[in-house]
Amino acid sequence: MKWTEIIVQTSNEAVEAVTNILETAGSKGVKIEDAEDYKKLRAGRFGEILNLADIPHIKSGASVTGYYPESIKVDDLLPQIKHQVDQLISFGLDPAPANVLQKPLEETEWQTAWKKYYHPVRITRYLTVVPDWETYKKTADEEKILKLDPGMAFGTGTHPTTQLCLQALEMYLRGGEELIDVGTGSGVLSIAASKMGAGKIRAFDLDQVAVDSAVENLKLNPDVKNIEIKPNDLLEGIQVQADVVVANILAEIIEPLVPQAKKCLKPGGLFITSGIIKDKLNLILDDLQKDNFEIIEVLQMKDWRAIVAKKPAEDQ
Ligand SMILES: C[S@@+](CC[C@H](N)C(=O)[O-])C[C@H]1O[C@@H](n2cnc3c(N)ncnc32)[C@H](O)[C@@H]1O
Repeated sequence: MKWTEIIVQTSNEAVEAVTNILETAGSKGVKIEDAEDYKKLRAGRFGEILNLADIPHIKSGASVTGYYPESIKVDDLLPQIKHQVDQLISFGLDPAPANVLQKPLEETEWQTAWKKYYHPVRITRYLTVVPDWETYKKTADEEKILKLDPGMAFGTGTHPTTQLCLQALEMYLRGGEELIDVGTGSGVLSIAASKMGAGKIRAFDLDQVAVDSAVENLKLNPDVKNIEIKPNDLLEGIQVQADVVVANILAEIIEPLVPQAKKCLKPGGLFITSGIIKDKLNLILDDLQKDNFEIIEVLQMKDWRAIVAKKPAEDQ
């Protein structure tokens, strides 16, 4: 498959917002290069001297690159992205120089380039995500190992939005719960929930690439036998009720999901939702409260927020 890069040349202060614009436009991944990060390198965390001239790098401002599959018409997206980037000025962010460029990319390069940066990560006290191509020795008996090769699907386990969901699952699962994972991507949340003792798990994703990746990741974790993975648009047409619904999707997609999640939760069930950039937190809190959810807590990591909300025990 052919992929296209959309590159936005911008300022340091606009990096998060531009990333959000590219992701909302359907990017399957984002690369950020920020001149400020290279300046920090010069200091050397352990006092070592780094010669910046040896490292190819951006000298000023920042550049954010989004990756789009051929199913997305990049030519139609460019004017919209350019407009949104220019508009950042009205939110008090200077996006200059605000150049928006496009470039073709061979999939093979994209498929493997990130692998060298992906290593085992101890996400919580009990959970470590290990790339399939790495060997890893447990450091504690209670540590659970989740083997993963996300391929082209989102979900290495390391993104703040995923980590927040994993932390919430570890805090709230007690064992035996029926769980629904909306937007499963690589399947990371479902597999982790199973290892934490959840009962029957149903995982859905709109993207067939994600469904295939999640199925492959199940095979890497043969101890996990209670997950059913299917393509589905959010919870459209899903008639079952679960104890927990977990969804790590952008705020714009969580909005229509809130009433569906309520329908698919048992009375007293938990809705764990992440993927919310901090500026959108109040929007989702309002939606949840309008649907009579009780807000249990808000978790945060960097600019991202996750919400744990409860369907009242008296609601059917
Ligand atoms: C941010 S990724 C989360 C992946 C994984 N659950 C994690 O936490 O790392 C969001 C996923 O939601 C899926 N998605 C987006 N819109 C969807 C929809 N309307 N219905 C189902 N899945 C959707 C995307 O394909 C993607 O795999």
